[in-house]
Amino acid sequence: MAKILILYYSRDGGTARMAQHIARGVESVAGAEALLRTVPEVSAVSEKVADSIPDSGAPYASLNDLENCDGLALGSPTHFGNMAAALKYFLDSSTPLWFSGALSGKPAGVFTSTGSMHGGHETTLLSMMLPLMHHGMLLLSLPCNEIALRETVSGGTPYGPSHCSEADAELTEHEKRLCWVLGERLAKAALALKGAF
Ligand SMILES: Cc1cc2nc3c(=O)[nH]c(=O)nc-3n(C[C@H](O)[C@H](O)[C@H](O)COP(=O)(O)O)c2cc1C
Repeated sequence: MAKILILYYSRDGGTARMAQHIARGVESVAGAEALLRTVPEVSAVSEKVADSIPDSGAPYASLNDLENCDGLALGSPTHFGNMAAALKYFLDSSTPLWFSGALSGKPAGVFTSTGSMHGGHETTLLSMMLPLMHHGMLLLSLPCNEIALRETVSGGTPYGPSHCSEADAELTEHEKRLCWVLGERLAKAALALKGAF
């Protein structure tokens, strides 16, 4: 069994919807299981901290979830061309796993929901790759022979799936397909790489 952790932050639901489609791709592969986890908002010391379990949606991630996964899909909205602070904050707590090498050799992919077409899909995806590379993870692309990647007129990049949420648009069929493809590729890679590193 390969466990694929789909770890994301979503303020308005776009990234969360992408996560669901990635999970479907993961679970299309025999022997693979998707685990959906999110992270709380970052609060200033003067604010009330988040409850340890969210009122609705995916549970909050722990470092154990990261340590025990066989593959990782990491997702964030684009915030000023970058990953959102809440996700960065969680990743900055992962130094124990950096030192132990717990994520080294595991496959990973990234995804983002972005307000506008030219508002930073690729830069956000690249920003999420950086900490994963420091962890020694093996980054997966989307293949250019995938028709949805060639035909999309909204989100979707070789660096990972993206969604253009302009005017509250729903995910297009191409965007959904590319999320699914990332999930499927992660599951297959995790099964093939298990125990190899
Ligand atoms: C603080 C903040 C910064 C944002 N920065 C950008 C940006 O740089 N480019 C862009 O196109 N959209 C930007 N947006 C819009 C979000 O990327 C967009 O609404 C996205 O779909 C939200 O994802 P979510 O529904 O998962 O929260 C920003 C939104 C917020 C709240």
